[in-house]
Amino acid sequence: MHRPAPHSPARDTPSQDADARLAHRAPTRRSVLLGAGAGAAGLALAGCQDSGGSSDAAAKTPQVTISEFENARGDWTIWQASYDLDDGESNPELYTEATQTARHEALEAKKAEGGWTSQNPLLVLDPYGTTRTGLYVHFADDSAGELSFVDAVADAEDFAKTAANHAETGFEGLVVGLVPGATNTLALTWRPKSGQAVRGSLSIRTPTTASGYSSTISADVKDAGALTEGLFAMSGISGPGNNSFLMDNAGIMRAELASTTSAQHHLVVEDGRIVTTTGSAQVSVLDHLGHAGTIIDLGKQSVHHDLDVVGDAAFVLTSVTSSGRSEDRVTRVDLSTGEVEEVVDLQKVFPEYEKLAHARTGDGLGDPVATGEDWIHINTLQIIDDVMYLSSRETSTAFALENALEAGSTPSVRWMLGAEGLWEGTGYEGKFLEPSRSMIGNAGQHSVHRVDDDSLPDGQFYLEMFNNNYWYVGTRNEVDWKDEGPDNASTDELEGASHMLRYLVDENTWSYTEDLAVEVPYSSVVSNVFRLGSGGIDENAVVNSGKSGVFSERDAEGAVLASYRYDTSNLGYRVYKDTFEGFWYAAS
Ligand SMILES: O=[N+]([O-])c1ccc(OS(=O)(=O)O)cc1
Repeated sequence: MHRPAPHSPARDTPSQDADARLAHRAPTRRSVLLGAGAGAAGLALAGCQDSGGSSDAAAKTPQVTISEFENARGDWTIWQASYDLDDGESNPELYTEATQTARHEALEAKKAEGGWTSQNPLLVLDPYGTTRTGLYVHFADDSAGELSFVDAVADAEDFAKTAANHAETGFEGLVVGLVPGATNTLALTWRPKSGQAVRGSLSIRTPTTASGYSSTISADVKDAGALTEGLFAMSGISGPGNNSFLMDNAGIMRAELASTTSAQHHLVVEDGRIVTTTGSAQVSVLDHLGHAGTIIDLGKQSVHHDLDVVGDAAFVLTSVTSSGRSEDRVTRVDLSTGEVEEVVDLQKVFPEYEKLAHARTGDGLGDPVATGEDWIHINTLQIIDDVMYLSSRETSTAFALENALEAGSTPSVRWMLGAEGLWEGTGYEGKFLEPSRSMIGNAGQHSVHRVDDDSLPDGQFYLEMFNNNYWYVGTRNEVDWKDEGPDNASTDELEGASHMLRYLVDENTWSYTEDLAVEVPYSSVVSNVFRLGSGGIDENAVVNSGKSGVFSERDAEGAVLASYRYDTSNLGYRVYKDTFEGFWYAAS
């Protein structure tokens, strides 16, 4: 998808604008506010199961101070939110109702001081502590209008965008573009529908990344014009902790999304919000300002790998450690009420297979939460038309489940696809779709997604995935599985070839054929293929080969448009991309 370059105010300097430019520095003010509990604007919800979170830190009401951010010069003051801590006290947990509410109320109080105009805007660096360098901008104006910005750092192309405006008149929004750990020259231009443009410029020395990760990855851009607009979201990079890194098309970080005790599994950007996991038993909803207004504790259900959002429910892949099994459940999280209910336990769907499995005795392939009997290892979840699609790495099999969306209903298998031989003697063999004779086959696959296409007849759709092409089963007796994988799959963790792989599934004939196979850098585990835009097969795709530490944006057929190499001590889990249009950036 090729979109025109966003409008750059730096190149647009009509002389009358200069008259309106005002070099203004607001006097230093401090506003201190106590965070309130329930009933404040931030809606935080506790799950109905026992909490695994630490209640001690949440018990004390955090105090948030908005004070002047010293490392900025220029036309306006930048403010920052910080905690008032006693000696020896550490920062409160970020993703709690108390912390987010305290931050929210501190910001609201600052806003309520008033007098914020286009010539004296309120600018607060990362008010909710979730984006690292997102700059909150608010001012009143009689007119609606557009706020465009250009961020310049040494040795990088200017980053020019129009910020999404969430106010009817004047402006409210988050300017996401400042590079962590760099001196940023930020030029802001307000163009009201009626009235003169107002410009201001600031030099901002931003904090370094919270994780210590570099704000630049190596980029080899072959065709910049063919790349989609937006930011890549790198999640689960081994080494620097659990935060996600939002990188532009040149490989430069524009925000660092905070997580806590586990990596963010799929950033679902939809309907004016980001829905993601922010801790090992936690799902949060962030708004366009970075405010985590909904934080839901999943109790004994610990999260892993993926989630999907349907209406106001998130469906999350989970494990219950006390069961002795892992990565075999799906939990439904009601984002409005906070209700948390397990909807699928695959042991109950496939008891005859689970009986054959044992805890892995050898290499756990690095997944830190796949403890106990990791007999099925689900790594992707997608729901379309009330059917739940799951990818099992351990069995190199994908499933479609029905009746899987409500607690209390009994999930049933619509079909299965993949390593049928592994399921020999379990009674589920009859559920397998028939493969066509010649194809690569999938082994240890990830990111299995159904992709619909209007040109296909009823009952047909594509199933697209990252085919790791690594054949390994650590939870069965070797004799049962050794020869059941695809002929060409690698059995080596370091050497092999992976694929961007697509099948055409025909539910009329209960069969499937290979539709696309593009060789990509090898990754024995993790990794993903993610279609951009509408998600159709005619769109660009992001392909992440996590063990190779490389991702790319590719055209519809899989040709590389740009590739990015990143540092990691072991692997990079997933890479997504979103335009963030209507959220952080205006629609182009
Ligand atoms: O090492 N890890 O962090 C890791 C390894 C495997 C893994 O599971 S997989 O299905 O994504 O390969 C998840 C995390």
